[in-house]
Amino acid sequence: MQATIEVNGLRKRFGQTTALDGMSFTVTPGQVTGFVGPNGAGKSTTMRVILGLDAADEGHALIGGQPYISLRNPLTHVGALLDAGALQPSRTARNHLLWLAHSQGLNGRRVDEVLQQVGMQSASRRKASGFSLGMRQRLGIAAALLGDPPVLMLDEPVNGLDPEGIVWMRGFLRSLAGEGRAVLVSSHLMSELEDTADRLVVVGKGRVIADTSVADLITTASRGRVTLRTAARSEAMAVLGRAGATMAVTDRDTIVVSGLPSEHIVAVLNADGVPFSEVATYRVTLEQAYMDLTADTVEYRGTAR
Ligand SMILES: Nc1ncnc2c1ncn2[C@@H]1O[C@H](COP(=O)(O)OP(=O)(O)OP(=O)(O)O)[C@@H](O)[C@H]1O
Repeated sequence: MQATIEVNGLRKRFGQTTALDGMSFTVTPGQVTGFVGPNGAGKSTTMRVILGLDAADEGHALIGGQPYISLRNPLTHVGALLDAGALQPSRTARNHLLWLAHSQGLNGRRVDEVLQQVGMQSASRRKASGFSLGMRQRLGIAAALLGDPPVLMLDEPVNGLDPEGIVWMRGFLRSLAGEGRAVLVSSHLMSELEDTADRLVVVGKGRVIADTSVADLITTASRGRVTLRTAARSEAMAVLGRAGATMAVTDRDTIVVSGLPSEHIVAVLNADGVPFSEVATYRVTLEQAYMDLTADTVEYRGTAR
């Protein structure tokens, strides 16, 4: 089976609310694809449609070329973590996984392997009712891995993890992609995906607004700007302004220059004898790039008082 998810032209309304408005993207093997967008952008609905839990009004979603509903032994094709809270409180972690394995016709021997993979061996005989959200997330991921699927889909898996858990999760997702799996991970926080995702599918108002590699997104959002560090800020701004640049001051000795390439900036400053200590390519953070992209698509924005 191909390790892919294909989402094509999904539309879905809930009453007056348009949750999906032509959502289309592909998740390829061997990569972590971040699925990001503000609250209400349609990420969970898309995942639910992919898993056949919600029906789309239009469009289709395929896993390894097939709709979820036609997959035999679906857990061996796709593992998903949608709601880590969905646990029977009186069951131990191990029994939860055994129950799931047996109900899906999978070999119970996988249970101890996946518990070890997610670092939960020592808690395997504890009841789920006493688990923190972070432990529930780990258990949910163990469940997703039970069928050793080539495709994984995780909705906000970092939610509730402590800093050590977040670092673990990043490495874990990378290793799953390194094994050739297609990994789709949703988040409404770009910072969570900064060191994890290879590609980003950025969504807003039910559709894709960018589908790009992380590196390309940062380059595009940085818009060829240049950071100039100089103790002679006023003189530098005057000569660069005459040369056609536009500028923003970021701190006492730093200017972000738009409209002139760095070689030209250096030439202009040298020609007028303006001293400077650094001219460098300006790089936005992934968070800033994301804020730029989604500025018009936030469903609820707090109002400053
Ligand atoms: N069962 C439902 N009934 C009514 N409206 C729904 C339902 N599920 C989702 N919606 C609405 O559809 C839109 C998309 O919601 P969805 O949960 O898919 O977004 P999301 O990107 O996952 O958001 P979040 O980051 O908050 O989880 C929202 O406006 C939401 O209120």
